Amino acid sequence: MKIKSVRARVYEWKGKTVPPQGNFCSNAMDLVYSKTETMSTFRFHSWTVVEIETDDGIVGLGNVALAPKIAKAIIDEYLAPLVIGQDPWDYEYLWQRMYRSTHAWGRKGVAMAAISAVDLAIWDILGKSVNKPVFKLLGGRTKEKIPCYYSKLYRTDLKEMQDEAQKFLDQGFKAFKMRFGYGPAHLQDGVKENLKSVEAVREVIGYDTDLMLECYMGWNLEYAKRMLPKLEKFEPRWLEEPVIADDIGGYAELNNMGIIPISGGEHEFSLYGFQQLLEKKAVSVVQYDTNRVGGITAAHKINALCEAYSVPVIPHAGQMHNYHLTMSTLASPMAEYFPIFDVEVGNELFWYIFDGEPIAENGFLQLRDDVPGLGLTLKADYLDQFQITE
Ligand SMILES: O=C(O)C(=O)C[C@@H](O)CO
Ligand SMILES: [Mg+2]
Repeated sequence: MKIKSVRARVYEWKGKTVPPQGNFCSNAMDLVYSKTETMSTFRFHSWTVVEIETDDGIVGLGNVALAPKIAKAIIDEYLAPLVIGQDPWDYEYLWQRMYRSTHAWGRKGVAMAAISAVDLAIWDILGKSVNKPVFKLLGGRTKEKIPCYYSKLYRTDLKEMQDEAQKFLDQGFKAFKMRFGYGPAHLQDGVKENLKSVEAVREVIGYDTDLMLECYMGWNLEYAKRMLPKLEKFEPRWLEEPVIADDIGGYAELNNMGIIPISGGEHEFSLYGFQQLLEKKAVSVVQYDTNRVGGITAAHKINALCEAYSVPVIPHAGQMHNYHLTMSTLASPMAEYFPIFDVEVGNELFWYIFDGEPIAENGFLQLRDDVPGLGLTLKADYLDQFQITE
C-alpha cells in the first residue's frame, strides 16, 4: 500500500456565532494592555481537514485547529511531498521524516500541529486497512467505557453558570471544568470574583463530583501562589495552565507546593516537551492534544512516558483522535468532553465538521470495536455554512 495523495482543506465557519461575554476566560493576553477582547486571538472558527488517499482507495482523515491556514500551507509545501509514495505502515519513519526535515522551525507550535494532522490521517488509514479501530492498534480496550468531564462553564453571570452546571449534573456528569474570568490585571476585585465563581459552582455540584479549574495561561506565578491557598478549600482536582507554557519553572514551583495538582500540556509539543515537564515534576496531569502534540505516533510514546512517571494523561479537548489514546492505556483515566453548543469560542466546531464523534451518556463515552480507523466521516449538514479553501 502506498500514499497516493494528500489533500488539506480549510473549513472557515461563516455561520452564526455566539459572542462570548466579557471576561469569559482568563488567558495569556490578559497581562498585555489591549483595547480589544483579550481572548480574541483564541478562537477556533476555522479547522483544517486532511484527507490522505492510498493507491488502493483507502482515505484517512486528519485534522488541525491551531492556525489552520498556516498548517495547510505547511502540509502542502513541506509535509505532503515527504509522505506521498510512501507506505503508511512505515509511520515512525514518516513521522521522523516530517519532524527532522522541519526541525529548524517546526519542533513546536503550528508545524507540529500540521505533522499531527498528517499522522492522524495515516493512523486512520492503518485502522481501516485492517478493519480495526485505532485503539486496537495501540493497546486495545482498557476500559468498558471512558469516563469524561463536562468542559465549558465559561465565566458569565453566576446564576447562568449555576444553571449550566445543574443542567449537565442532571445529565449524569460527575466531573466539571470551569473557567476563571480574572487574573493579576484585575487586582483584588478579580480575586474575589474568581473565588465567588468557584463557590457558586461547588454550591450546585457539591463535593461528590470532580471540579477542575481552568486559567488558560492567564495568571502568573506570583498571582497563582496567592490564589492556591484560597482555592484549596474547594478541593479542585486540578488547576489548569496557571502560567504560560514556557514558564516550566513556574509550573514546577506551583505543582511542588502540593496544595492543588497543576495540569497542563495542551500548548506543549513532542515527546521531548513532555519529558521536560515530567522530569521537572511540573504537572500532576498531562493534557496533550493529539492533533497538536505530534499525532498518534507521538502521543502513544508520551502515554508510555506518563505510565513510567505515574502521571495521568487526560488529553485536551476530547474528540475522537484523543479518545483512542485514552481507551488504549490505563495511564489515561478519563477524557475531556466539549458538549454540542452554538459556535462560540470554537471548541465545539468539530461537531459541525465531522460525523462519528461519540455523545456522552451519563458522564461516559463509548468507542465501538466494529468501526475501523478513527471512526470519523465528513459531515454534510453544515457545508453551506463553511467557506472551504482547497
Ligand atoms: O478545554 C480546555 O482545556 C481549553 O483550554 C479550551 C480553551 O477554550 C479555554 O477554555
Ligand atoms: Mg485548557
